[in-house]
Amino acid sequence: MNHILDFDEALKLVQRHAADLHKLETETEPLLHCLGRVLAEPVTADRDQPPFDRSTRDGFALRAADTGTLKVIGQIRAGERWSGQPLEPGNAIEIMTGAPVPAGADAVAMIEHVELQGDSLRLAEGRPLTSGENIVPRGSEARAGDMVIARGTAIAAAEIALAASCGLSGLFVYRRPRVAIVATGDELVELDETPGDQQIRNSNSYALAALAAEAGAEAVRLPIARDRRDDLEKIILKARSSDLLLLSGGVSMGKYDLVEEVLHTMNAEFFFTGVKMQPGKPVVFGRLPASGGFPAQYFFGLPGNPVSTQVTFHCFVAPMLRVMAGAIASPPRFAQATLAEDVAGKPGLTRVLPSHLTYDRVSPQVRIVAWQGSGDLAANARANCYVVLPADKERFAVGEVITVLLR
Ligand SMILES: Nc1nc2c(c(=O)[nH]1)N[C@H]1C(S)=C(S)[C@@H](COP(=O)(O)OP(=O)(O)OC[C@H]3O[C@@H](n4cnc5c(N)ncnc54)[C@H](O)[C@@H]3O)O[C@H]1N2
Ligand code: MOO
Repeated sequence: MNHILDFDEALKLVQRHAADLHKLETETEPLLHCLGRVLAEPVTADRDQPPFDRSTRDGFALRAADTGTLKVIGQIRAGERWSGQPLEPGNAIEIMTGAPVPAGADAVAMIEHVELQGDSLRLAEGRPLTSGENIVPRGSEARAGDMVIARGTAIAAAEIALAASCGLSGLFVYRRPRVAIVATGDELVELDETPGDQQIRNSNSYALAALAAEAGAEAVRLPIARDRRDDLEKIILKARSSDLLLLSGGVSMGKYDLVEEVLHTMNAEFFFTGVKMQPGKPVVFGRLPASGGFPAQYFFGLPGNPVSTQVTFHCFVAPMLRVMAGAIASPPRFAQATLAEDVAGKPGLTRVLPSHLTYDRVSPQVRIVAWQGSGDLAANARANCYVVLPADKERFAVGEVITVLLR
């Protein structure tokens, strides 16, 4: 039962399993409650967008071929429509941004580019207009009936805006996957308890609940499982009604690291029992078989060290959860930045280190945050991303372009 994968193999394997998942049930939610949810039915345009040839400037609708002096014969504001005859050569109509361009006109001259005296309009010389200038043609953004948002799209502000423009006050979304969270360890106490000197607060359940929410899931925090086979099994059974099981701790080499053993006695299948990465090496991924009326259930045994817990969540659990939530393939988000200092790699292990990215427009720089290892929650909170150092090199030099995992 020892199956250790390379970092990239493990990423791919999780995504392959995610691709085979059945979609969850759907529900309708009010538009603004859909932020972070995943669309279960495509959104289509209810009418042409724009619904008319739209002026993009305040100015004068006219014929692009006209030159010299034109006569202004009227005005159209946004929300109005020209009710007169189609525009004749030599004439112009004052028009506001967002108003429908009248028939006969094929360009809009910006107000700054003309001289107006009474109803006489002089076009600036040396500034010829082209047909279509400052006009967005009807239906050029979308035709009535066109799909504008695909099923499986995670809904953010851009999608809310587009759905609103199609007149939708609610959307069909997938239900959120339920994620059971089980922290394991005899040293752990809950937040409302006063820890003894040697005890540790159960922060991982909160970290995982927050990360699950960010990934579009609903967290069910179960009681701490103590480092005993019977207690672990009892709490794992309580988690069976959830869509995914997350355990933290108890996956390493210690005498009381019983998670794998207990899952094994429950006939679990293991897809990997470790990944060549640091932190996060002992991470476990598998599936419990259907039993007791419950369908098969995927699980992750995440290392208990709090930074390892979070790093492995970002790499493996979040992509799985986003797909469970209905999203099309949703791998971790990697980007590139320039290393601001030398960094040591660990040949044979992909390092995923808490780091700070400047998000500078021209040259984003990234620096590893000083830390005391994978228990250092304070360092992790000073970070805003993780640098990903490939497993094949001992040293990475300042100025090198390096991959970062966004969070
Ligand atoms: N001989 C070896 N020892 C260790 C190895 C190894 O390969 N050989 N691997 C190390 C690595 S890497 C990690 S990571 C840890 C992972 O161990 P476990 O997953 O078994 O986690 P625990 O031993 O239960 O706890 C580790 C650490 O994290 C703290 N912890 C655990 N749960 C929570 C929680 N819910 N909230 C906050 N903090 C938690 C726990 O107190 C420990 O300090 O093993 C290494 N050892
Ligand atoms: O996952 Mo462990 O953090 O490498 O200590």
